[in-house]
Amino acid sequence: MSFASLRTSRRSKEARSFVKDTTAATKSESLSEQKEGHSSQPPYDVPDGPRAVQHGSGATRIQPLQVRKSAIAGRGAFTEVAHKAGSVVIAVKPHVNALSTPYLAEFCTNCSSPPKQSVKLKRCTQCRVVWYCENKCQAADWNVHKYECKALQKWEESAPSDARIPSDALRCLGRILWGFRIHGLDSEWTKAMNQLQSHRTSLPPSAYESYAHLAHSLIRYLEVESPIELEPYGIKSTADLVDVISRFTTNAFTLTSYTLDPIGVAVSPVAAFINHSCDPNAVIVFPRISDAPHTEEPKMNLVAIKPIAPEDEVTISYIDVTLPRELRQKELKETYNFECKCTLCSTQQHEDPRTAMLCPKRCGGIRPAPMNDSVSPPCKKCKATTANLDSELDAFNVGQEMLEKATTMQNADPEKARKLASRVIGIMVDAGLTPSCHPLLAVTRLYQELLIASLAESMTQAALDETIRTSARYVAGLTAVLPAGHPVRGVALAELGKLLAVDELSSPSDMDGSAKRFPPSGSARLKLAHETLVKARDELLIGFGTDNGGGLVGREVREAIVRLEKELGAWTQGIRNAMEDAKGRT
Ligand SMILES: C[S@@+](CC[C@H](N)C(=O)[O-])C[C@H]1O[C@@H](n2cnc3c(N)ncnc32)[C@H](O)[C@@H]1O
Repeated sequence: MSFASLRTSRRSKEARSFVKDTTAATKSESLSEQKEGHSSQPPYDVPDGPRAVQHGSGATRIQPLQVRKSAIAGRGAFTEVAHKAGSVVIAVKPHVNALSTPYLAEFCTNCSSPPKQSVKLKRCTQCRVVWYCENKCQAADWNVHKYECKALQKWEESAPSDARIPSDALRCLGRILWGFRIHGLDSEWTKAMNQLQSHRTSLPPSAYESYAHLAHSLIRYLEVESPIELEPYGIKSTADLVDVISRFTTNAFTLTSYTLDPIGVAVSPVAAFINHSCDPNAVIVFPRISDAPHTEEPKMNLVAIKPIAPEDEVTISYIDVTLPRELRQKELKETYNFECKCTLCSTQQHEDPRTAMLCPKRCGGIRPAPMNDSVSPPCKKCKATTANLDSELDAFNVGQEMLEKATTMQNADPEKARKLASRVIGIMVDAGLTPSCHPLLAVTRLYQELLIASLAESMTQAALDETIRTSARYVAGLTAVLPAGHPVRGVALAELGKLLAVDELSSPSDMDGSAKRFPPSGSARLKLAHETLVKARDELLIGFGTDNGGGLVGREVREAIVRLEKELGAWTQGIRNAMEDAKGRT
């Protein structure tokens, strides 16, 4: 989501910032840095005994993760030392990464960064598919792209017009297999990839079709004509091929932009040992600290979002944990082949804000969502039960249906998707769903994205205010389901703060009783923007790493805070001057 085209600049006068930059002093001293693939020791061959993951030439200050048997499942990653919330546990460059097709022309294929201001990405003149931000990135990527380049050209010759470019999964798998050839089948790089978990022997029948499709496409992409041609890639049988695909699907991470937009896939054998929890103690982010050399990016950071004690297992979430238990379980089963037994999944559902509704009498209490057409739990405060069970159940069904419909049509017809989202939000709010309740939270997120995109094209005061209200509802929902410092919360707060800081189009009307309306106007709006951005920065410093200064998004927020403080100072001074003028006249 980009704010580049929103009018965030305001006239400002010189003033001192109250915000301390924590970045400069600490960054070089304490950021954990690892490079993968240059270790002199075999790192991954110990499923049973404790062993440190030692991956880096630059690992001097690293407190390595230990890989050992986990009580959660198989192997897991454990820290040897305590970590505070906001501490970067490890920072690694993935072995492979690939951009999703819509982002190929927007981000550099090597470092996954957007072009720096006023510099355009340069396209590979041979395949005309991948783009680079600078010659260094193109040179760094050439050892694998030289194979990929030919494969992409061949693929295009025979591909149907709507699939001229292979999917990100296929391009990532291609890069893994070329990596095996480049590094050698006995290399640390290849061994590390081959030690990742495969679900080949326990694949559910529902996965057969997608695996078969991926396997056929991969063989076509690699231009392989007989099984013997797969041997240089270490594939001697169909089972080996299924293993490669399963290792990829089980261990791939979403590659995200610095504001958490999903832009591709990445595989890191270090991060792949981290087990899942729906209530994790850490997150994976790509903070994109702007002064890091581009060839070091994309740098995957494992950041503690809660205190982690020595010997504790580090957990992350593989999925969107704002979803209710049933949907989380379904997704984990389908994609990762397991049933989650984390604390959140074992908690009683009626305590869960993801399924919470307001009291039917609006007494201020809440109640769990109806479970089916005969069970409707009472309000926890006044014990009232609903008289409109059918319409409440309809609101959930329509909400879910419309979420899927609006998601599908968001690119082809964003205006229609926006109207649909707005209508269904109204239905769910009227039925009493709380902002954190699914699917209201998910539709609110989509609606916010669509509104922001439309603001970039044409901005009216009404549209801006509607976007702010939607953003505030989204933040309220997230606050109920995610812990403080979760990067998704931090980014959502930053978006709200930036929206509040956009210049109002109509003149402020503080005098007309508008103090009660939301969003407020004039100086109250600026103060709220400031408060929100300060909160955002505190959360981003945790979610993207304190030593990273909250990542690029944290730094942008800090700059926005400085601008606002100047403006608030100017505003206060203006009022003071006006009062003194008035005093002078009397
Ligand atoms: C990325 S791997 C994690 C490392 C893995 N445990 C190993 O031994 O290599 C993902 C796989 O680990 C297992 N796993 C991860 N988290 C789990 C959990 N909370 N409950 C059960 N199995 C889990 C599942 O088999 C999943 O497909």
